Amino acid sequence: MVTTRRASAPHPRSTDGPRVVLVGPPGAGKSTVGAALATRLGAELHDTDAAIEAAQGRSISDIFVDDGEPVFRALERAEVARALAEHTGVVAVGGGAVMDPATEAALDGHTVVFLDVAIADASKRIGFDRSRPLLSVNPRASWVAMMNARRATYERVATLRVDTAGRTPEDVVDEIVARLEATGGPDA
Ligand SMILES: Nc1ncnc2c1ncn2[C@@H]1O[C@H](COP(=O)(O)OP(=O)(O)O)[C@@H](O)[C@H]1O
Ligand SMILES: O=C(O)C1=C[C@@H](OP(=O)(O)O)[C@@H](O)[C@H](O)C1
Ligand SMILES: [Mg+2]
Repeated sequence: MVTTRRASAPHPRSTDGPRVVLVGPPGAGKSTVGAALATRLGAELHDTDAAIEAAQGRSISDIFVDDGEPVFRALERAEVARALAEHTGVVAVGGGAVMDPATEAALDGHTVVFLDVAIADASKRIGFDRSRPLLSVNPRASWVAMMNARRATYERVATLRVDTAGRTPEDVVDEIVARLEATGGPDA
């Protein structure tokens, strides 16, 4: 039995926060499902990794190489906080963002969907190229260790968990929309 927290009720649908936040490990489909979900909701996707890359003018991978992970995490913390405060559509965050205590606290009260996936599907999807620096060495074992360390946090911050294994992004969007509507969301 997976325990996910409830969104504060009534969820503060507002003009100053996202309708849905997507969390989960690399390869869960946050960026891809996020784009399809935003289209379905008539909203915009804000992908925090893409925003960091645009603001920095360099790739996530280059930020890790040039400055190291702590600098990336500080940029990520600030970018997620900004997105939660300012963005009104769908927000997809990087897989490690929720491990920051300030970010976990900032997610409280938001509608947060944990896109779940196991290594079999994740490895097929992302192919473990160099775009994800934390997975550049021994990628499958690193992904499994990362997921083991993070799963409890994903479950704790989420108001909804959706299993994406063997399902297309559109199928995943269908389930998210149906389940959020059943629980009075997504802040419609
Ligand atoms: N449900 C899915 N089924 C098959 N492929 C998927 C699915 N979701 C995402 N993908 C593919 O997997 C890759 C990683 O997806 P992405 O959205 O970048 O994941 P994340 O942002 O969670 O790391 C992309 O090539 C994407 O097209
Ligand atoms: O899991 C992680 O720590 C990371 C996941 C990546 O995003 P995706 O989850 O979108 O791949 C990106 O933020 C960075 O490479 C670190
Ligand atoms: Mg992504």
